[in-house]
Amino acid sequence: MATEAALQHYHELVEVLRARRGASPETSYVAQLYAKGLDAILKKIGEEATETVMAAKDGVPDAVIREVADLWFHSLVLLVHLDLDPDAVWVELARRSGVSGLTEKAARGNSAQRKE
Ligand SMILES: N=c1c2ncn([C@@H]3O[C@H](COP(=O)(O)OP(=O)(O)OP(=O)(O)O)[C@@H](O)[C@H]3O)c2ncn1[C@@H]1O[C@H](COP(=O)(O)O)[C@@H](O)[C@H]1O
Repeated sequence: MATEAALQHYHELVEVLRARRGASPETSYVAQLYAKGLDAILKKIGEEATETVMAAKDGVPDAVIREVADLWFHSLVLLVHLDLDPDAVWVELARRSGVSGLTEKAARGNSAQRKE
């Protein structure tokens, strides 16, 4: 797997998504989404999530990869639209590294109880 090439593409894509904030909706799909606004971006994410579920249920590996790529792409569009740094997602995942989801969930329950 060309991990370095993929990482470089990721950084370039984020730069393109940022640059598209000043682009014309007539020439750019991403600029069109920004112009339509938050609800349109969220609708696309909902659609891509549903298409991911359907592809997985159909059991077609290539289709699952394509749909997850669409889902990740539109999630990046959302983050840039909200002026959030997509790298923060990697930081958040790294922060969770080595912490079992079960442990984290149990801690969440405790903090919810403390709030009550
Ligand atoms: N990676 C992507 C990418 N992945 C998916 N898509 C688009 O996301 C849409 C996915 O929607 P669907 O699968 O639902 O297809 P659709 O039914 O045709 O879409 P809608 O009519 O519902 O909008 C399609 O229009 C895809 O072309 C992408 N569009 C752009 N990029 C990247 O973003 C860059 C900037 O794109 P532009 O702003 O269009 O130049 C490009 O150079 C690419 O690197």
